[in-house]
Amino acid sequence: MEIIIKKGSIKKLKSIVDELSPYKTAVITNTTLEKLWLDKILDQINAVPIVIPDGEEFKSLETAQQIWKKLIEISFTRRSLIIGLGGGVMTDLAAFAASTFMRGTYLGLIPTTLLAQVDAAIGGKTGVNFEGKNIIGTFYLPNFVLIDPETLKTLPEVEIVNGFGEVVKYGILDSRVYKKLKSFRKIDEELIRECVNVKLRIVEEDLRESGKRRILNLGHTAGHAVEKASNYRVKHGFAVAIGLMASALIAEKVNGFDSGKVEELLDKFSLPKRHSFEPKELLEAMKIDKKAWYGRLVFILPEEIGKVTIREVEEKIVLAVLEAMKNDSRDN
Ligand SMILES: NC(=O)c1ccc[n+]([C@@H]2O[C@H](COP(=O)([O-])OP(=O)(O)OC[C@H]3O[C@@H](n4cnc5c(N)ncnc54)[C@H](O)[C@@H]3O)[C@@H](O)[C@H]2O)c1
Ligand SMILES: O=C(O)C(=O)C[C@@H](O)[C@H](O)[C@H](O)COP(=O)(O)O
Ligand SMILES: [Zn+2]
Repeated sequence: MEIIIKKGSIKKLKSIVDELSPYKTAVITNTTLEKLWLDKILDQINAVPIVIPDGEEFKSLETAQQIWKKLIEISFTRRSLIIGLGGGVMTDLAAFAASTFMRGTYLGLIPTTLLAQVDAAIGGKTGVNFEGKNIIGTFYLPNFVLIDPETLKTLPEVEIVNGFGEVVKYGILDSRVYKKLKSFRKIDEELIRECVNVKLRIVEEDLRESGKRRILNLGHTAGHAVEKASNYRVKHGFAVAIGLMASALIAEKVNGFDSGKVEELLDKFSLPKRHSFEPKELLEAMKIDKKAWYGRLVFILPEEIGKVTIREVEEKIVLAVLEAMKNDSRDN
């Protein structure tokens, strides 16, 4: 798997594709990226665009089915290439389609949000939502990931902030990233590379999430519940931020962690720390989370910056924290 992180690298796509020499190429993207970045690809290579409406609600089995149908229509084979162009929704969906169609086609990802560049396009998790977040999915590594920070120039500010939800997660998992965030000035290749490297080191050890990889789910126990309860109106990175606050507060009760360290980073990057949902509803959503063990609640908890543990947490502790984090305003 080749990962390129370089300004302007989108212009080098042709040489990467030529090397792979696919029978056919399809670009899976959405209506927003179609207007902004698709031409940069079609100018270089011969490819069939498959354009999906924009939104997390289209990360679904129904959309995957439409993609599979289209691939049959254009006589796609296992030796053909799917390129996923867009944010995490497109990279998760394109990778899912590639991994399942004829048991696997070539796959290349061009992530265009901060969140997808530091996280979603890295590490081979693919998926669609079904009853809960990413309930149907596979592990499937792409042939290449092309990260061009230039693509972030068209990204709305709110999506940059959203991406920092996962960047702050890396800051809690890794003290080097934490230090970088404390003195943060601007997004550059180095910040993206640091985050990607943290993830790669973990995924290389445990691709299929049988152990260590579970720590990448820091903030996601409550985060996924918030996404589901909001019917996916709360963006993934914002939901993770709320989940990071929940983990930090639970950790404070369980192991004495200083939750102020997480709060400080969330504030610095204008990320949310509160939610507006019924704590009991969130609790129920958490019970079908992939980490839940026979309905019991499992959290990744920080012990200190750079060190986390995975543990079951009593329902009453989780409820107390979710109650304390409940917002009275309507901004969630
Ligand atoms: N597979 C993984 O390991 C992994 C990791 C983290 C998150 N995810 C998934 O990623 C998804 C969230 O990804 P996201 O935050 O990128 O959301 P997204 O894909 O919905 O993108 C956010 C918005 O930005 C737009 N956009 C994308 N690139 C743009 C650009 N360059 N210029 C202008 N607009 C642009 C999109 O069209 C969309 O409206 C969730 O479904 C989450 O579950 C997966
Ligand atoms: O790559 C991983 O492993 C992660 O957990 C990264 C998360 O940021 C990402 O949201 C992932 O999709 C969550 O996976 P899930 O299997 O818990 O849905
Ligand atoms: Zn995530």
